[in-house]
Amino acid sequence: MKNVIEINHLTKTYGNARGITDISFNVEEGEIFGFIGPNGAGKSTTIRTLLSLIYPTSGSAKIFGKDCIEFAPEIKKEIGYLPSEVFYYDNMRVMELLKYSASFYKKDCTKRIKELAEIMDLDLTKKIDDLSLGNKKKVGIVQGLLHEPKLIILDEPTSGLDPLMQQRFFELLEAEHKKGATVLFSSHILTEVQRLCDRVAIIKEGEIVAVEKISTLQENNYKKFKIHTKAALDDNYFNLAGVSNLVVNKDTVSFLFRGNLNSVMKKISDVEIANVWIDEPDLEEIFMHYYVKEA
Ligand SMILES: Nc1ncnc2c1ncn2[C@@H]1O[C@H](COP(=O)(O)OP(=O)(O)OP(=O)(O)O)[C@@H](O)[C@H]1O
Repeated sequence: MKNVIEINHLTKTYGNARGITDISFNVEEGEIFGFIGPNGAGKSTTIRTLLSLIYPTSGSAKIFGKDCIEFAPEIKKEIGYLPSEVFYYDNMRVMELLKYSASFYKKDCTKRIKELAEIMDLDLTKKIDDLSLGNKKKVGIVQGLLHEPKLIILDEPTSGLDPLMQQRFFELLEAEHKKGATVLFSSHILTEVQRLCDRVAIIKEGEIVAVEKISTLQENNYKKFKIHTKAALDDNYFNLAGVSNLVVNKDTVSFLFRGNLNSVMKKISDVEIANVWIDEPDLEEIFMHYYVKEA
């Protein structure tokens, strides 16, 4: 598989403040790739570096095999970008603004602008000034997709959209993906990542903590245990290798487990059990495990 994005040891500091530290991951051609992490983790910093809107302190990145800073103008013609916050000259009308954006590319995008506006239910004749936040976001979406880019980079694309529009937007992305586009998409909303993406990179405090297939995260790795014992247990009784999110409340213990199930089953069989539940965790619980700050 060809890599559309290759990020190599990218670091960005803002003065003394951390931005991102030694970030590396690849996005393959034709993937929908999720970039997930809590607020302030460094998603926007990574994306803005890829687009050469800011420069890295060290490390590098390639898009379509070319250095993203050296070849920025050339690369950008093939990228559709939706920033997390959109700002516009308020006096323009929507169509004027979109035509202006389209003039950057060497093709006529008028037909596509109209199609996209129809799908996203956007009135092209309105003044930007008169649009709600959600409608401004739609302008950003149309602006990002009007030139049918090979690579679509979206920073928190759904914030401000109502559920119906989020749904339309996801369908639109899936259609672009079917036509061959590669998508990198940042979010802190786990369910949308779960639904759309093939793989995810999880970022926490400026560092990548995992790059995994969604299917791997969901299927085989973790089991969720809840155990009700007849007598209260020592808090550390289930503190084994492979256990995370351990919560002990007198005679009730819950945790996530990844590893050889026999080791947990042996520990369980050594105490008097009142009840036991073993479930598949949802993605949120798996991600929470990555999110938890180290002491
Ligand atoms: N211009 C800046 N000057 C100083 N620090 C900054 C600047 N931009 C970002 N940071 C810091 O870099 C870190 C990463 O921020 P970034 O915006 O990339 O996170 P994010 O994952 O996109 O979060 P969010 O979802 O809140 O946008 C944060 O600690 C932030 O405070």
